[in-house]
Amino acid sequence: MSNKIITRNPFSGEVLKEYALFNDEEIKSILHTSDNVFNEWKKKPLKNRVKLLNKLADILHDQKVKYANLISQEMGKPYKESISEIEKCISLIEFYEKNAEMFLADELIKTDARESFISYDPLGCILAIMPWNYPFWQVMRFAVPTITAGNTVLLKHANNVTGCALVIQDLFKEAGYPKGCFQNVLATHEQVEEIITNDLVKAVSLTGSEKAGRAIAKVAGNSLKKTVLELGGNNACIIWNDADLDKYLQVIVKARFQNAGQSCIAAKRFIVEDEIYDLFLEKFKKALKNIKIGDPLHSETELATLARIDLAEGVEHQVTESIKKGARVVVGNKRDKAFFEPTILTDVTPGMPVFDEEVFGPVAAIIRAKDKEHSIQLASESNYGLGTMLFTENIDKAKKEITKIEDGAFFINEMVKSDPRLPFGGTKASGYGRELSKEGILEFVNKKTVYIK
Ligand SMILES: O=CCCCC(=O)O
Repeated sequence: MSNKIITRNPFSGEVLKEYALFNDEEIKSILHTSDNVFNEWKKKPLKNRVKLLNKLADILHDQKVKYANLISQEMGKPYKESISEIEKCISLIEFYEKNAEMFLADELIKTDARESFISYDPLGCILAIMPWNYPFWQVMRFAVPTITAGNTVLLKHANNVTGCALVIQDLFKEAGYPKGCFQNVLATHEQVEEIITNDLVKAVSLTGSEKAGRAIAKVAGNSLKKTVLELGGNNACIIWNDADLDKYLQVIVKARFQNAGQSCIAAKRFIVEDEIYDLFLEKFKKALKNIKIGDPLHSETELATLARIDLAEGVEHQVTESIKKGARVVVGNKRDKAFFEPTILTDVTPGMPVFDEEVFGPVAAIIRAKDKEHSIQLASESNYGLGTMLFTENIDKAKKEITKIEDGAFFINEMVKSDPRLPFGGTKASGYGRELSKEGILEFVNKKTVYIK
């Protein structure tokens, strides 16, 4: 096993940088630092911890272009989207700057005691294992509320975005956080397992695949440590006959093709009611032709490359296997190294990989539904439970479907998207726990009952 990480620009194939993995001694020292810093950090008045958020947002704002370039170089996201990712991090920080004190204040509960309340105490050092697809956003949405609540953070980021990981660590330091409040670990899988079981680590947050979720939950569960798991998704995008396609088509296209389709909450299965099927397909095909494909570093590019060649090969395999089972290619389906052409597949049915599995790339699977009831039934036919979106002008009817959808989110006339103000997370194989909003900041605290007779 190599003891170094090599990052590569997936568009050009050029090597960007080499990093040495940490040895066991270095990791031990990082864990102790995290614990020592926690013991001081937790004593700081909440107001002081919140004050640092302002500086964090300022630096992100000032360095936006530099950070966006780094994202685009390391994982191939179109530059415009990388800029939006940094801006979203700023809005997250501003949200917690405004609300953290309210969320973490003691919560009085009237009982027969003289005084009874819930006190939200930090837990200690929390390990985050994060993916490459939104290399700043995924980290910040975990780290900002978790550190503000008084914890310290260790980050095991995806290897291909190690540059982003290091820059985020510097960002916290520069904003005035105590050195060691946020630390990276460049570690192997075996070392990560040891970190999880180490007594100094109190809980784990993972955003990643279902497979990784099962593995991490097993190790953490064995040590009786809490996990928050934000795993894959296979979101349905239901189009009813009365959908306003002129108004929402661009949103529907973005729901699948932003970030080259590499998003857990992307629309993956388009379940279209019979009567509107042909019209939808025609408009969808046309819209796809207008997507500007190119170098991720060009400001006009809307779709570039996938983050690694093996990922594009995986998508190609899922598509090929689905075609063998009867799916039909309407547009696309060509791969060149890490690039995979935006693709539309029709005649998709349950039992094909593009229906049953998460496809992490620019592939839209189109499924015909007999009627509304059938569309909801097909949407629910998934092991995943991250989100469903429904496009219709009949809001009253759509609202009747809310309780039938078992997912963590149900969006009507909008793509499933995260928002700092709203909880984010899944059900079933999409994981458990919530990020963002008040729910997110209360995931890694001890909700202590205080009772004074
Ligand atoms: O893979 C998950 C992507 C989440 C993106 C978001 O929060 O908007």
